[in-house]
Amino acid sequence: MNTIISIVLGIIAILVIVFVGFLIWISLERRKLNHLPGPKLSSFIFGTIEGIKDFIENGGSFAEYVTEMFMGEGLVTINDKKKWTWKRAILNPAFQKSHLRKLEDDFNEVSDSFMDRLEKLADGKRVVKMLDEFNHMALDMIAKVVYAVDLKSVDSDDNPFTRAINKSFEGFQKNAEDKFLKLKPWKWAYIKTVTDSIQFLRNYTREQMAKRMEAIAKGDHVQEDILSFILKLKESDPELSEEELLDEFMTFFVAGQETTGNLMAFMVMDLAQNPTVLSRLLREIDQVVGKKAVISYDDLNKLTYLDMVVKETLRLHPPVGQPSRVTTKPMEVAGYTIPAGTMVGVALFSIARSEEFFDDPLTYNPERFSPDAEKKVDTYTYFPFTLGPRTCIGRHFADIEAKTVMTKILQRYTFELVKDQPMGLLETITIGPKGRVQCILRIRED
Ligand code: HEM
Repeated sequence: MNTIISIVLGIIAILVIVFVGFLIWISLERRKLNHLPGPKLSSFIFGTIEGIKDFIENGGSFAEYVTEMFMGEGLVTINDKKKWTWKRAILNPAFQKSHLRKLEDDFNEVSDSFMDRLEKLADGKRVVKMLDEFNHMALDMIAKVVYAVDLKSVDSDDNPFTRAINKSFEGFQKNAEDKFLKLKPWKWAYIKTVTDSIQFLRNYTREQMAKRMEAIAKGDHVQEDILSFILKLKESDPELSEEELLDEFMTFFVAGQETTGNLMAFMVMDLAQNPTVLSRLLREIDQVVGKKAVISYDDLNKLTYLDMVVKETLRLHPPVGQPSRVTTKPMEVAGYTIPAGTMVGVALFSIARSEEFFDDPLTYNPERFSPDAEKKVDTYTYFPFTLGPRTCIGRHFADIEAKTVMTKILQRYTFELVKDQPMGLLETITIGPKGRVQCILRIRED
C-alpha cells in the first residue's frame, strides 16, 4: 500500500516539477520576445504627413506576425514580395470597377435575400442586432460574387458555415493576442474546435473549387467571377498547390466579411444618431432611385450624398483601425529612430480623428467629403483602405456592396436605436460597434 502511495506521490511530484518548469520556460520565452533586437511590436502615430507617406509607400508587409492558420500564403498574409506581386497582378482585374459592375446582378440578388430577411424582422417590436445581420449577409455576398455560391446564411441563424467562420475568427483573434496559446495544454481542446472549423471551411471551399475545375474541364459555360481569376493563378503557375489556392479563397472570406459588416452597422448607427443627415440621404435616394428594385452601378454613381456618408462613416469608424507594416530601412519619426525590421501599427483610426487634420473631428459630418471639400483632405490623413501597393484589393467591392445594401434598406425600412445599449467600440481584429447596433426596424410608410 505504502509503495503505491509513494509511486503516486512521486508521479505527482514529477508532474508538478514539469509544470513549474514549463511555466518558467514560458515566462523566459516571453522575456526573450520582449527583448528581441529585431522585429518587435510597436505602435504610434506618425508625427508628420511625410512620415506617413514615406512609410506606407516604402514599408514592407506584416504577414509573418499574423497567424497563418487561416489564410496561409493568401494575398493578405503573403510576405514573399515577388510572389505577392505576381498574385496581385493576376487578381487585380477581378476587383476593378469595370469587372465588378458586370456582377451587379449578384450584388442585387444577395441584397434582395437580405431584404426578405429584414422584412421578417421589421415588426416594430423585435430587437435586431444589425451587426450580426450584416455579417451574415456579407458572407453570402462574398460567396456569391467571388465564387458564384449561394450560401444563404441569412436564411438561418445556425448555418454550419457561419458557425465555422465565427469560431475561426475567434481563434484567430485569441492566437494573435497570445503567442503561447498553442503551448498551453488546457487550451488544446479549444484549439481543436478552432482547427476543426478551419478544416471544415477549407474542405467546403475545396469542393467548390473542384466543381468549378470539373465544369471548366467539361467545357461548360462558367461565369467570369472572381474565382475564375483565382484559377488563373494555377494556369500561370501549374506548380501552385491546391492548398495555396485555398488560402486565396479563405483570404477573401476573412478580409471581406467583418470589415464590410462593420462598415454597414456603423452607417446605421451614425445615421440613426444624425437625423438631419439621414433625412437628406433619404431625399436623395427617393429622388434618384425611388422604389427602383434593381440598383445598378450607374445608379450608385448618381448617389453623391450616399458616397459622402460612406466616406464619413469610414473616417469616424474605420473597420481596420491600425494596419501594420514592417520597416524595410531605419526611419526617423518625431525624433525617434525606428530600426529596420520593426513591426509598426499605423494608427489610421487616430489620425482620422486628430484635430491636427480635421476640424471638429468627433462630429459626424459628411460635408467634409463634398466634391469641393474633399479636395482639401490630404490623402495621408484619411486612408481607411490604406495606400500604396498593398492597399485593399476589395475596396470597390466593399463600396458597391455597402451602397447597394444601404440604398435598399433606406428604400424600405426605418430603424430606431434601442436605448441604453453600449455605444463604444468592439476591438477585435477589426473595429466594430460594441452594442452590435441594436435596432427596432419598421417598414417605411411614406
Ligand atoms: C469596408 C470594408 C473594408 C475595409 C475597411 C478594408 C480595409 C483593408 C485594409 C486596411 C487593408 C490592409 C492594406 C494594407 O496593409 O495596406 C486591406 C487589405 C486587403 N483587403 Fe480589405 N477592406 C475592406 C473590404 C474588403 C473586401 C470586401 C475584400 C474582398 C472581397 C477585401 C480584401 C482584401 C485583401 C485581399 C487585402 C490584402 C491586399 C494585399 O495585401 O495585396 N477587403 N483591407
